[in-house]
Amino acid sequence: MIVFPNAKINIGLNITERRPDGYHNLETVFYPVKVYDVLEAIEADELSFEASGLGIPGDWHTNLCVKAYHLLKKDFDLPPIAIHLHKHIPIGAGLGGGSADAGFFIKLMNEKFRLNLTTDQMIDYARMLGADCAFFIESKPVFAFDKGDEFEPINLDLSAYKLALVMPDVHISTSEAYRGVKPMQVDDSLYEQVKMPLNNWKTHIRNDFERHIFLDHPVIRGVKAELYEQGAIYASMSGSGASVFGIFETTPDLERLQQFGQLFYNV
Ligand SMILES: C[C@](O)(CO)[C@H](O)COP(=O)(O)OP(=O)(O)OC[C@H]1O[C@@H](n2ccc(N)nc2=O)[C@H](O)[C@@H]1O
Ligand SMILES: Nc1ncnc2c1ncn2[C@@H]1O[C@H](COP(=O)(O)OP(=O)(O)OP(=O)(O)O)[C@@H](O)[C@H]1O
Repeated sequence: MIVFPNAKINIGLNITERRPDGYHNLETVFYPVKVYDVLEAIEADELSFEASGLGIPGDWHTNLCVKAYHLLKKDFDLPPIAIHLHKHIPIGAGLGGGSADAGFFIKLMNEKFRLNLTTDQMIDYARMLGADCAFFIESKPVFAFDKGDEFEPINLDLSAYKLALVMPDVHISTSEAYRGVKPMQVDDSLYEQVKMPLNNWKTHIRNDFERHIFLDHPVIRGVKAELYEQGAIYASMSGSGASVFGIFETTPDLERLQQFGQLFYNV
């Protein structure tokens, strides 16, 4: 069976407090985008993992798909499988690529081996693998809070706009990004802010990682500035970076944007 895990962007990201478990409480809006990996699992004589496409750092035993397999195997009598992952979603991008693979892997296992898991049960398994993973079980626009793994559905449809996503040649580790952040409570919840007309987002909706990541990597600030220069209604770094997206009403200069990194357009 083959599935196509998609990436996400974060529209707004307020990091409100450090938790006793070392994680942070936050609020964000997750929005799915049309950038995909390809993930296949077939029954085999022994468990194996093979990857193609972009290089994935780390040993295959630490891959989130393999971790998800072992997690489910604790509770279900799963046969050995051969996993193949074709990696296309940039890594260290704030696009949740690894988390998407984990979430989609759980859905794949549920369907292939008829585990009869409900959506909520799959979300519970996913959040054991990483904060972002839970979103990918449904992969629909949501307001997320707590560790980023509790959700409130929202009505947000950006399909009338053009989305440009630029990945500069910088890769950011998520835990390192969190270490540089000073949590701060918010006066106005993102849940309300995101209901405002898009023209107001620029002055109200922020990503708390930007301040220190832009200081360490001015090139990322440059990408955001260029997206606004090209007429974006709203532009922001996604998650902990390094990718930056712009929402447009008219087509930006794509050739120029490509000079800033890998470009995904109309995603
Ligand atoms: C930056 C975001 O992508 C925004 O959506 C997520 O918050 C990151 O989620 P993720 O990559 O799934 O994160 P995990 O794999 O669970 O955790 C990686 C590291 O990020 C930090 N982390 C993550 C989520 C969170 N709410 N607080 C944190 O402090 C922790 O140091 C943790 O060790
Ligand atoms: N299937 C996978 N795909 C990519 N990375 C994986 C995967 N499984 C484990 N990893 C590990 O996760 C790390 C980063 O993953 P990912 O691409 O999700 O980060 P990111 O782009 O910062 O996303 P985010 O912070 O939004 O979750 C990689 O360095 C790699 O070691």
